[in-house]
Amino acid sequence: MAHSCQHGDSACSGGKAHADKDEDRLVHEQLRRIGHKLLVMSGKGGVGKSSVAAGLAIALAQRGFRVGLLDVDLHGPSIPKILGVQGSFHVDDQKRLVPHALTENLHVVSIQLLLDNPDAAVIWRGPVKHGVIKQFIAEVHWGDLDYLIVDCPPGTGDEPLSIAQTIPDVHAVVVTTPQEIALQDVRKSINFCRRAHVPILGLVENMSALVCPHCGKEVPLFGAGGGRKTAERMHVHFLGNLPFDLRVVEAGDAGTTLGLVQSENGSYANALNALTAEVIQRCSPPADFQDQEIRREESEEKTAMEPNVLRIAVPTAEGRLCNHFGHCEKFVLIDVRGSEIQNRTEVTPPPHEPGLLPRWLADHGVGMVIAGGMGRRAIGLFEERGIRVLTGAPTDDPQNLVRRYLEGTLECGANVCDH
Ligand SMILES: Nc1ncnc2c1ncn2[C@@H]1O[C@H](COP(=O)(O)OP(=O)(O)OP(=O)(O)O)[C@@H](O)[C@H]1O
Repeated sequence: MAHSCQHGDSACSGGKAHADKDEDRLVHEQLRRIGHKLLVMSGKGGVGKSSVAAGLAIALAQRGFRVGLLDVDLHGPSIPKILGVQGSFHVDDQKRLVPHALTENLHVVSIQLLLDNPDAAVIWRGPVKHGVIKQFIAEVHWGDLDYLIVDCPPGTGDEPLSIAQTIPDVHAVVVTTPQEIALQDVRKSINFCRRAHVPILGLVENMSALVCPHCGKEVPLFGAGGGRKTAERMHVHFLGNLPFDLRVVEAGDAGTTLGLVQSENGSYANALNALTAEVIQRCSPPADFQDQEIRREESEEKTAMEPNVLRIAVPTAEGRLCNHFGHCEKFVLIDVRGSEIQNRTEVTPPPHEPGLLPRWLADHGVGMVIAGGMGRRAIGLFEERGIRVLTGAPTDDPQNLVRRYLEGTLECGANVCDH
């Protein structure tokens, strides 16, 4: 997947900068062709994150969606094992990797398939990992996808951060088990998403209860209801739970998860179907990415946004970005689909009142704010609603700012107001 500078070789002094720009452009072009991007993460290892990512990908593909499954668990990739995928990749005429086609509409990429020796340990530092993850987006022939599911290693390290930075509109699916120790770590994942401005699609509780194969009675192996309670407490949507099923272990070990999900109609498959339906519903329209309580409160007032359209709000005074977010004259609302600006409107905010603007902008269907300065409390209120905030943007015409943001050339300084 080596990438070369189109402007020349090492003699080109700007070679690295050109190559970086080319790669950013490629990432951008690829991402425009992908509808929904989901980052499957967990606070703790072994809670079944990869199994959930694989199960979800299969179930979505089974419903006719075009799905990409990207395994960026660089140190412990398990997707190929779970799915029984072997061999190496082909390269197309544009030197892009062709993902492994597990089914006609489910395509898989994992670092494991690039290693000459499957038992080799990957020893990379953060910047190298970041580069590889970007290449997995830029230099893989993903084509048009409805969903890209990214399986990350457990925790809040380099990989989820790189995904958050590389895929601006990614949403997180956080997986946990009901044990207190897993729930403690999942709270860290939720806080990570809030800090990294990754909206959370919802929480999945895996291995909820063992369904006894003899009497059908549910045995709560790791406690009961902890995932739902944590979701409620952290104001995150609860997507559903999956039971503990020994066939998941067997299928994972044998590489037959595809067959298990496609053919079974027991309690695991039923729960996975319900989870998939919930994910689909939450992914469309995007304005639905709101915390449960807030959604309940505001459901009647909200502006319904078209699927795949992101509405970006910029506070302005005299037609340019205004550094005083809470005291701006107007908000310019710019609707973006992929990398195209589609519409621009202006709205006058209500008189300043602490905490009012995040809710008011949410009512207007806003999914992102580009601001100069903003207080920490307001940032927190936006994040609670799954609205991404970019601060430290320069004073400029709002449309220019959005265009530069879409091109990846918007440079932001410090938040000029962080009280
Ligand atoms: N619902 C389930 N019922 C029974 N076993 C499960 C279930 N989900 C996952 N498992 C099993 O638990 C083990 C860990 O699952 P998996 O590899 O998906 O977890 P992970 O969170 O991705 O782990 P890692 O820490 O390696 O990233 C596997 O043996 C898998 O088959």
